[in-house]
Amino acid sequence: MLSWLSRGSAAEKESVQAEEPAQDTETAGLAALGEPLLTVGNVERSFDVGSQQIRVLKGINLKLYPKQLIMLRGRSGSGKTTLMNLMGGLDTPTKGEIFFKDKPFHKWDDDKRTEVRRKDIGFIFQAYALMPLLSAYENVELSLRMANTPRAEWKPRITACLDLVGLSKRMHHRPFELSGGEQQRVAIAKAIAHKPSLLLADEPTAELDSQMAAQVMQVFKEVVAAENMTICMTTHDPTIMEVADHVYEMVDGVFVGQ
Ligand SMILES: Nc1ncnc2c1ncn2[C@@H]1O[C@H](COP(=O)(O)OP(=O)(O)OP(=O)(O)O)[C@@H](O)[C@H]1O
Repeated sequence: MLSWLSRGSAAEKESVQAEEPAQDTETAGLAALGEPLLTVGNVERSFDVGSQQIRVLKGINLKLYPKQLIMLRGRSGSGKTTLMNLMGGLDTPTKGEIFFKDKPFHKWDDDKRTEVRRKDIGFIFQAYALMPLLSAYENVELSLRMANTPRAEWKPRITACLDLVGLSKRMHHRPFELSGGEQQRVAIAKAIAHKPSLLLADEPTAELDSQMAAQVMQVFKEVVAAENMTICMTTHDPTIMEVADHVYEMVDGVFVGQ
């Protein structure tokens, strides 16, 4: 629209601007967000179960921009986890496109997607996925090893991440010596240690009481601000949704009310 405007006469510009102020505001708003980090275009995902094909995602469009906190809500079975798996390059769509930065995940094989994932995407799942015999410090160290981060950077980065999630004093505790909320905060430190651009979190507060869930959300807000990261998470909790930059509602494999 902006390029079209620059070709029109002054009168045309005035009338278009008068008629479409909302669209201009929207265009300016999108420009301020910068280049999308992740683009999901007309994505469909079906699964073959026996002789039947189940259509789980039925045409999803979504753009994530840098430094956003985005939430997906929807009933159990609506397709949220299926979409998160596609966004994180764990799975590929049946139809449609997924670009992470300029990388076409929908065309790439698992090895190429895994490489990007290890370096530039972090995951947090409902169950904390911590190694039970390793301390908080060693759990975070593990993700730096996986990302091939130079060893000299480990200690300052691990310390900074555990500090960010408020667990400096617990860094030598093993998971069973920590509360559920503390374990989830270690999982966050582990997921962000390698400085991914995108953090995907599937129901990260589902197992936590409301106070611990609020702590985790506070940490997420700090991560977005301090680490230049975009977080996309699923949740059922309406109180949590208040802190989101945008909430997508999924019903039966499509977004509604956008
Ligand atoms: N690999 C698979 N094979 C067959 N069906 C699948 C597969 N993965 C997901 N499904 C089906 O897709 C639908 C959506 O599942 P999904 O896990 O994405 O939902 P969800 O919105 O994340 O639910 P919840 O909130 O309970 O986690 C479900 O009916 C599920 O059974």
